[in-house]
This record gives sequence, C-alpha cells and structure tokens, in this order.
Amino acid sequence: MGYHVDSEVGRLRQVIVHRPGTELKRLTPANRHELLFDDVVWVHRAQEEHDLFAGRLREAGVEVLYLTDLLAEVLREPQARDHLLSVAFDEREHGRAAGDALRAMAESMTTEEQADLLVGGITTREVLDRIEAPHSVTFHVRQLDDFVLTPLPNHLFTRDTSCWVYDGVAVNAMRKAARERESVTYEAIYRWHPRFATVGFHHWAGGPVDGRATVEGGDVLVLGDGAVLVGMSERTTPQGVERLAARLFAAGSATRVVALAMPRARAFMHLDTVMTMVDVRTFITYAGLEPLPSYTITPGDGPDDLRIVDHAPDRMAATIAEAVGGPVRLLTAEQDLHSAAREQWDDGCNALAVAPGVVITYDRTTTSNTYLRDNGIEVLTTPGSELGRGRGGPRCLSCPTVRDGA
Ligand SMILES: NC(=[NH2+])NCCC[C@H](N)C(=O)O
Repeated sequence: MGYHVDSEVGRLRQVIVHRPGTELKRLTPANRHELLFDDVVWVHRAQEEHDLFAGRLREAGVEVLYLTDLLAEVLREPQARDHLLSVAFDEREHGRAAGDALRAMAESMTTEEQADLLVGGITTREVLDRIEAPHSVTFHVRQLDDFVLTPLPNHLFTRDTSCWVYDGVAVNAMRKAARERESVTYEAIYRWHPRFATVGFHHWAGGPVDGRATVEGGDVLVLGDGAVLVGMSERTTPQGVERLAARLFAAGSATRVVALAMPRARAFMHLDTVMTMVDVRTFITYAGLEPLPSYTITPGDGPDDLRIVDHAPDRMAATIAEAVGGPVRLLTAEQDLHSAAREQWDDGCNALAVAPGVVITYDRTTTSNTYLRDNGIEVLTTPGSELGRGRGGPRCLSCPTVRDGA
C-alpha cells in the first residue's frame, strides 16, 4: 500500500491511534502539568471513550492501526529494538551501570511488555520487582516511586508526533520535554516496521535531530492540490516551517506553504485547536481567534531558495483562499465569547473529517456541533470527557496515513 495524505477532508482510509494505557495511570495532581495534562484521567472511562471513537472511524470505513501494536511488532526487528532500547536506557540518563542493567531487564520481556514499558514508563519499585538493584549511584538516589523511565501520556495525541503531508511523513522533533521521546517511537516504526520499510516515501523532518526547529502535526493542515497551511505556535517554529517548505518543494510534493503567526498560548497550542477543515474550502474557526499575520512561501529561483510574501492580518482569509484556489467558508458558531472559549477549550473546533462534509467531534461541544449541522455538515459525535483532559479532540487523536484528495 502507498502512504499519502492528499487533503484534510478527502475520504479518510487509514489512521494511527493510541488507546490509553498504563501511561495515563501515571498522571497525578503533582505531575500533570509537566506531562501536559490539565487533570488526572479516569483511565477505564478514557479507554471506553477511545473504543467508541475507534468504532466511529471503522463505521466510516477507516482502517484503524494501533500505535502499541505497531510498536510491539517493530520491536521484533533487531535493529529497531536496539535503537528503541538504547535511547530509553541511555547512559547519560541512567548512568553506566544502571543503563546496562535496565536494558538487560527490558531485553528479557516480550515485545508487548516492551511496548508497554516504552510508552507507560517504569518506577523504581517496579524495576525492583523484576531485578536486583543495580550497583549505581544514579539508581540508588531515586525514590521508590520515582520514574526510572518517564511515561509518555501524550502519545494519545498521535496527530502531533508524526504527520503525513502528501507523499511523505514528518517525524517531528517535539517542543516540550514531556513529548521528546515520542519521536523515537515513530522513527523506529517508519524505518523498520515491515508495513512501512518495504514502501517508498519522503521524509520531511529528521525527528529528534531537528533539535529546537520544531514542527508539530497539530499545526499542519494539508489543504490539497499542493498547498499546506501551518500554524507557527507555542510548538511550531518559523525555522521548522522553512525546513518543511524547502523539503516539500525540493521533492515537488507541494508548491505553496502558508504560515500563520499564532499567539503563543496554551489554549491555542496548535492551529487545529482553533481551526480545522470540515469540507472542501470550509473551516470551523474559533470566535476568539483574531485575524493573524500570514506568510506565503513558494519555491524561489535557486533549488534551495524560498520566495516569501508577508500579508497583514486582514488578509488572512484571502491568503488561505488563494492557497485553496477559491473562496473559503469560515464557520464560526454564534455564541458569546465565554461560551465560545469554553467550547474551544473542549476542542469544539478540533473536527476530524472522515469524508468531505462529514466530521467526528466530541459530543459535549453542542453549540459548535449544531452550528456545523445547520451549515450542512454531517456531524458524528463521540464522548470525550476523559480523553479531552489532555486538551485534544478527534483530530489530535488521529494520525492519518492514507487519505484521498478532496
Ligand atoms: N493537535 C493537538 N491539538 N494536539 C493536542 C496535544 C495536547 C497535549 N497535551 C500537548 O500539550 O502536547
């Protein structure tokens, strides 16, 4: 199968999702902010919600791939296992003696257990249930309930860490420390999983080696016909956008990138928290989103040159219209700003299209959902009270790997 994502709203055929597991059980009132969650999560209910979400996708004809299955499968490949375990048990993190001992502990597990370990993390106490304490200062200074390997609860939001843009994928360097190791999971999957290793595709980013020039998938909208819209946000940098544009242009996979300069705020952490596409040339947008400065990037004269045109905030809609080749419809639910802010917080603007004019959203954002329906969009709802506690909706919960043009 060829992997490609040719639009935001064309028929969705395959996605990667992550069913909540051990990692969400690690959230506490003390660590939730560092781990980028606003509250602790009732994990059992989150799993039920996630199963309903996956069910919605399957009903819409989408093939659902689970991240932990892909990870357990790729762990069977010796090179992938070596890479994943070397990064997890790096001696710079664990010290020499403990690094080797922990790695040996991991080697003795099944690949399913290894996948759970890499995503769910492990505490000192749990290590001691499996092995003798390594002779290591690094290990001995840890408290019993400290994390030896930190959990990755934001793997839930598969949208961000890798994103497919036309005929290639960006495995992204992540902005926040709590998400950095997520990139390693995807690096291994796209490089060594038999599903991906045997087919050709482009790489638009270098994963962790991109350092601070980050781009996250929640900021990237594949507009279709060679255009891409990117939010420069709390997470995505202009440097990252330039790299993405240059690589897309060099491969001939895109011809125009429009970058929006977003406010740096947690509530707006990614572009898809304030605007997503729900139909051809149609977006749902947050009422509190002020018009933003935008930049059109197209190929320059030389092979590595970029041509940049700056646009004032009042040109935002016009700049996007130019990129999608016709007038755009911006749907903004009519409600007072307080209600709009509450719905935006609950991911009311984070719609996942499964086909043109058909979207999945959370059930709790009733005003936005009704407004979309009144405007001719078919809205399939799914519960998200627990899933949304990390601030992500249906679009954030999914990484499309195959999607048609619109
Ligand atoms: N595409 C998105 N909007 N993703 C939401 C990610 C939320 C996650 N807790 C984070 O802060 O990174």
